[in-house]
Amino acid sequence: MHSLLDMSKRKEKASKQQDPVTRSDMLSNGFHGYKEGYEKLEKIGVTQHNRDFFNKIFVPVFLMVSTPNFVMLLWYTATKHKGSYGNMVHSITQASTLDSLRELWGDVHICSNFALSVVFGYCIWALLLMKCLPGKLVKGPITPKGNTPVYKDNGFSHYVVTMTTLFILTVILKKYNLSPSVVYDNFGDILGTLNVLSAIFCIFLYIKGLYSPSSTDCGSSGNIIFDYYWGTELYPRVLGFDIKVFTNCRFGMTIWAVLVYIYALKSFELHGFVDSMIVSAILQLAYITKFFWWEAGYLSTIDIMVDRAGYYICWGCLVYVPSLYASVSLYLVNNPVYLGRFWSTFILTCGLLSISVNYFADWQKQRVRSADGDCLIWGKKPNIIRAKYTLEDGQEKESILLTSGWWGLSRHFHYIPEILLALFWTLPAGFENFMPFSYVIFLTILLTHRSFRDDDKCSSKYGPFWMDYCERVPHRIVPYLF
Ligand SMILES: NC(=O)C1=CN([C@@H]2O[C@H](COP(=O)(O)OP(=O)(O)OC[C@H]3O[C@@H](n4cnc5c(N)ncnc54)[C@H](OP(=O)(O)O)[C@@H]3O)[C@@H](O)[C@H]2O)C=CC1
Ligand SMILES: CC(C)CCC[C@@H](C)[C@H]1CC[C@H]2C3=CC=C4C[C@@H](O)CC[C@]4(C)[C@H]3CC[C@]12C
Repeated sequence: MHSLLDMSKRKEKASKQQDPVTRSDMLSNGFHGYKEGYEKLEKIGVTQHNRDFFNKIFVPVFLMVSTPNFVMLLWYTATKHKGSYGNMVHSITQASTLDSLRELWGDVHICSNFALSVVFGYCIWALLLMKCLPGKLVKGPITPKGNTPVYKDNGFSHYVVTMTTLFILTVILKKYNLSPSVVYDNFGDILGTLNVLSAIFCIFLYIKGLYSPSSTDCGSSGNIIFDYYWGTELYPRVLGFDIKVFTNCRFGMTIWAVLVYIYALKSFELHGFVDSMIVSAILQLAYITKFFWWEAGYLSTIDIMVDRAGYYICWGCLVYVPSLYASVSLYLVNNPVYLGRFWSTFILTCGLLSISVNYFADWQKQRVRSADGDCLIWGKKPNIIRAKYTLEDGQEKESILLTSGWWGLSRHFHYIPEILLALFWTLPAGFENFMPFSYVIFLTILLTHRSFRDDDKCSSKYGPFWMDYCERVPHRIVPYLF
């Protein structure tokens, strides 16, 4: 209990001593742990300088070098090695590192006319919809600098219009013996192009944040590598378009859905009806539909409120989501599995149940806040904490922490159905290869890390009120265990 208090005091001190950017980096805490963690490190002789080097240079450089290659490897394994990492590694290790990289990137036509038309064509489409589709204006939560971003809530209609148009396009193209599955055939070129263009886009965001920021939630940490990786602005806007809403929702999440549809279409063209592909696609599309239905809720998560627009979140949503998140469907195109009626129904039911639990957990949190605690959670009056917090300019605010319902089981119970769901849409791929499990493994690591980041963020924000919540709900994710 004391350590949490010490930590909030330390961060308070930091806010007074350091420039605001350093402080918001501490709050953003992509790589900051609890005080005990620091103490352990100090005991084994790891100094602040070493930690900064590890967190602000080593990890970003490692991720920025490995992830572009990893997404290409994923595509290469699925399409050229029937989804077997073993075969892919065997083929790549036959040659020198340079030749392996050449083999990986060599066949890919970066910025081919087709790839450029697909990428820019889709961006123009999504931006037009973002501008033209009607939607209520919703306020995001207040930022540490006291800004309240306003968003147009038209994500769900964007998603419905896009998917419906894709379906109509499929029917029209069929008349001319064409198919949107041409995207699958050229996906290597598209992914290579996205990889390069997104990295350039992040340079633009880095410079924009430094010289022409859209709000006061911006600044530099003094380290160019970390700034490029983490971003220099919390919510940049260009020509009135919110960049993170575009990259995370209108690009990443939508392209994921589009690809799941296209891979299912390709599988149908190659093998006819394959139940595993359909079960996996239904679960992924149901999840993405749920995401867009709840998009306004997403705007209050750490992705939007804490993570700046840099390589991590923007490149991640532009490239990593379309490749890794849709990878089970990509795998199934060349590896059809026949589940039969029993397993199809079983997996579908479990998957849909997981989506509902995850959705209702997010919903309970929002509901209790919008009703100011005056609502029923699981049929009872909710247990809540009225938590006070202070903005950087000293203004006092209050928020509600729900301590019953799903939020009374553990502090991030909703991550369990999120992971289970990913497992349910992976199981149809069977156990022949490890590759389709890449996403669910990544997700488990991401969410475990995120539960630490979020606890850290909330203890900084709410101090003793968060400690009270931790005492009432002691477990982080798995009740009674973790
Ligand atoms: N597939 C993927 O890659 C990922 C999916 N997700 C999913 O996205 C959704 C959002 O997850 P995530 O962004 O992690 O955010 P959470 O839903 O865990 O919300 C975290 C925020 O909610 C507020 N909060 C925390 N505890 C409580 C409580 N008891 N009562 C009320 N408010 C509380 C705090 O914000 P405040 O400052 O407002 O108090 C906290 O920062 C989930 O469904 C999750 O499963 C998340 C990450 C990755
Ligand atoms: C090393 C980097 C390339 C890693 C990039 C990670 C990001 C792409 C992902 C980090 C958090 C992810 C998300 C958070 C919450 C979400 C809500 C959920 O309902 C749908 C998925 C998502 C938008 C998800 C998307 C990928 C991340 C931004």
